[in-house]
Amino acid sequence: MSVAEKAAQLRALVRMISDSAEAVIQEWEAEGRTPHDVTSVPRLPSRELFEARRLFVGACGMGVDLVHDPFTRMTELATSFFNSVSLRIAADTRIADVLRDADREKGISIQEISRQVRIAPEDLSRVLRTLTSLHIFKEVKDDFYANTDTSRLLVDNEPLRCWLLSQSTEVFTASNKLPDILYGSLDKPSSERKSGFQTAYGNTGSFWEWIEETVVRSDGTLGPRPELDIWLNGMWKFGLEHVQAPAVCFDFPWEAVGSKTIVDVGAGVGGMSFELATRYPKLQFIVEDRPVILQQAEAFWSSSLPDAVQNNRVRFVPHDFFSEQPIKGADMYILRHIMHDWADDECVTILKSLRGAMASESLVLIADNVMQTTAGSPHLKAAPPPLPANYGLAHSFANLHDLFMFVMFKGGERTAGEFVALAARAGLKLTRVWECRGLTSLTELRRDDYVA
Ligand SMILES: C[S@@+](CC[C@H](N)C(=O)[O-])C[C@H]1O[C@@H](n2cnc3c(N)ncnc32)[C@H](O)[C@@H]1O
Repeated sequence: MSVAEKAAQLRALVRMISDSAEAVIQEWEAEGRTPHDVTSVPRLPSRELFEARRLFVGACGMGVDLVHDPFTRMTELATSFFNSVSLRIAADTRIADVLRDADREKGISIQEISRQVRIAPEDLSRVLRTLTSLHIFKEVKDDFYANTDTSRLLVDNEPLRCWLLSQSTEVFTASNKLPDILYGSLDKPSSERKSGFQTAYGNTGSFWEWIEETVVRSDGTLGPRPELDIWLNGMWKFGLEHVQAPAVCFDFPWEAVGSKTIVDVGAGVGGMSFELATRYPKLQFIVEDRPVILQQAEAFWSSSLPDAVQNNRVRFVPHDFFSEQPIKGADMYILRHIMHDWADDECVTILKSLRGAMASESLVLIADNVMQTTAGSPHLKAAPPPLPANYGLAHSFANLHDLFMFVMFKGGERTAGEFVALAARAGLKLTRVWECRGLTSLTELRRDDYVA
């Protein structure tokens, strides 16, 4: 790029940062006037805030690439695993809780933090200073630390703590095997390839089989792996609820679905149906999963939404989604966080079984991340120039989550184009992607002979 081109790009990015920052401030002020009711719905950004945030983050990321010394930037990236491991140590030793009552201006001394977390002060300050440069904790004066707004989120927040730990322990270890599982994979059929988790832990079964194993615990008793609690707490109480999927219940015209029947395939215990049932009282549900999960599902619904069970608004049908779909001609079949668990061939089998059951007007909604690339897709909104179509840095979590699914489960997230190809193999077609405010969107599929 010429100097003139670089200057034009930088000026455009700075304008974008300035405009989007003003939009963010307006949204903060609007939120201040109508504070969020934490008891009602999950905190979702307004459409305006969601868009302004991703413009701001994308423009900052691209600006850093443009302005920063490129050798330093690449070296920072190559060593950024230290950021991850520092955050893990902070979460593990509950440093945010130690700082809970610290005065914002005075902080707490490194000696006092060290005494509470049992790490030598000179070593601990290395970790803390790594995080303070990332605005997680603040060194208010030499060797005195306090929480920032970001680190304060960890105070007394066991689900968030577990979420961070799950990402930075087993997933971190598995990620280190990414080169091993990729190199040579061209010459191996996918059925013979191992996951990063299996390679790292010398395991042939799935991650979920491993984590549910009974082991001898540190106190000599037999019991579930201690990691199980961390995963259940982090994944179910924080990850799904806050990070991945709340928007899918809001960014689709569910009201218009009226009193139709939704078949939730591989629903889990509460699943998406439960969230929809509590918000849209006319919808009817058929909850499908493996028998062992359905027992838990029935117990959960009976205690959490007993009317729905008593009135048959929800029914429970044991079903293996690789076999023939027993509910024929339903209005809608939903698959939340199912497809990203499986490789293409298995996904095609799941979709074919739905295709066999669908009526001409039925639709399938896949609730999963829809990956956007820097080149863009006709199915997804593109960022304005000079940002890449996927908003660059603002898309980073989607890419990291794709790699997470890949190294842990041999699954992965898909682009809209990849969903088009999967659908075609199953006799379906992609009719629309409902872009939602968050990592998970809704991909709508219809029979390939459907005419609008
Ligand atoms: C990641 S969870 C998603 C659960 C739910 N859809 C949600 O969004 O909360 C995957 C679900 O697929 C179910 N599952 C796995 N294999 C299955 C199979 N062969 N047939 C039906 N369900 C299956 C699991 O029991 C689990 O509930």
